Amino acid sequence: MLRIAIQAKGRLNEQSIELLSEAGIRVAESKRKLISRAEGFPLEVLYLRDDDIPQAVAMGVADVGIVGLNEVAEKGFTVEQVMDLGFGGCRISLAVPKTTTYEGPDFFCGKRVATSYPNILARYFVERGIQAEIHTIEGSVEIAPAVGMADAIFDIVSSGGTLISNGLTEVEKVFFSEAVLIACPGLDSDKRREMKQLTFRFNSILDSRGMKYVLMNLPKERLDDAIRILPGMRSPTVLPLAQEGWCSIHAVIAQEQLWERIERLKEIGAEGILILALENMIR
Ligand SMILES: Nc1ncnc2c1ncn2[C@@H]1O[C@H](COP(=O)(O)OP(=O)(O)OP(=O)(O)O)[C@@H](O)[C@H]1O
Ligand SMILES: O=P(O)(O)OC[C@H]1O[C@H](OP(=O)(O)OP(=O)(O)O)[C@H](O)[C@@H]1O
Ligand SMILES: [Mg+2]
Repeated sequence: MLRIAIQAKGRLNEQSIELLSEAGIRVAESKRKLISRAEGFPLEVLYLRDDDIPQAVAMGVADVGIVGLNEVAEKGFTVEQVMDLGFGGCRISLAVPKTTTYEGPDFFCGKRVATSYPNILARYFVERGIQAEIHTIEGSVEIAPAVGMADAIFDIVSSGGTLISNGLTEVEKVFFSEAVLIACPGLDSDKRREMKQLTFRFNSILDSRGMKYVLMNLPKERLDDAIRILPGMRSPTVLPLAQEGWCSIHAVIAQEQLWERIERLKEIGAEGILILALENMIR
């Protein structure tokens, strides 16, 4: 049985559970019981602090884990990075008080920078030959300049709202992160097979995100025009209608192309257009 580590509570917890659920795997949401058996897949779930997930997976305490790439890079344990999971997107950036004049990374020479990501920051400074004082704090990093603890900060940014609320300006975007699936490098062949089953399900869910299933009726004589407009995994599906001279077309269209394609299809005579959500897509 495969063992997966997910965040016990916090930003990645809900979406990790949701991804497993979309993959047909039901896991307990209980925050008190820190290990539980999933239903729908031979899987045991460990609920951990996100900081501890890279080490748990590197040691083989868990076979796989869902965690932010930022924690993987910060902790530096050797794990296999299996796939991006399409949620928890954020960046780690350097920010300075908005009244500060900033003309480039040399600004940080000799400055004090507060962060919860000292290793990623140290690597960035070493690559640029910058000598700065890194102060590690666990949370509420954005408060550090205002209370005189630091000249700048290096922390997670998503909307940028926290920086603005604390009078800070983002000056360097250093590291881009999202939730990833990681694995223990030494998985045996049985566990590797189970992990492949899991990633197959995850991939089919991610592939279907932002895709719509579209059905419409069309005069048969316009079929060639419709095929030019519609993409398809191979080509659109065409079915005859009971009414002579008409057919039904089915295709999968990416959300961002949807309305432009629909307009062109209407122009060539498409009617009775149905747009359905797509749950899974297996290429
Ligand atoms: N504002 C944000 N937007 C998007 N993703 C974020 C944001 N903040 C954090 N993340 C991602 O979610 C992960 C978990 O964030 P969270 O704030 O829950 O961490 P934490 O407080 O360290 O939790 P834990 O108690 O598990 O140690 C981060 O490591 C990062 O990958
Ligand atoms: O750019 P924004 O959208 O404002 O997000 C950035 C904030 O989100 C995270 O904190 P979180 O809210 O998870 O609280 P925490 O500091 O307790 O981890 C992160 O540490 C930033 O402070
Ligand atoms: Mg943490």
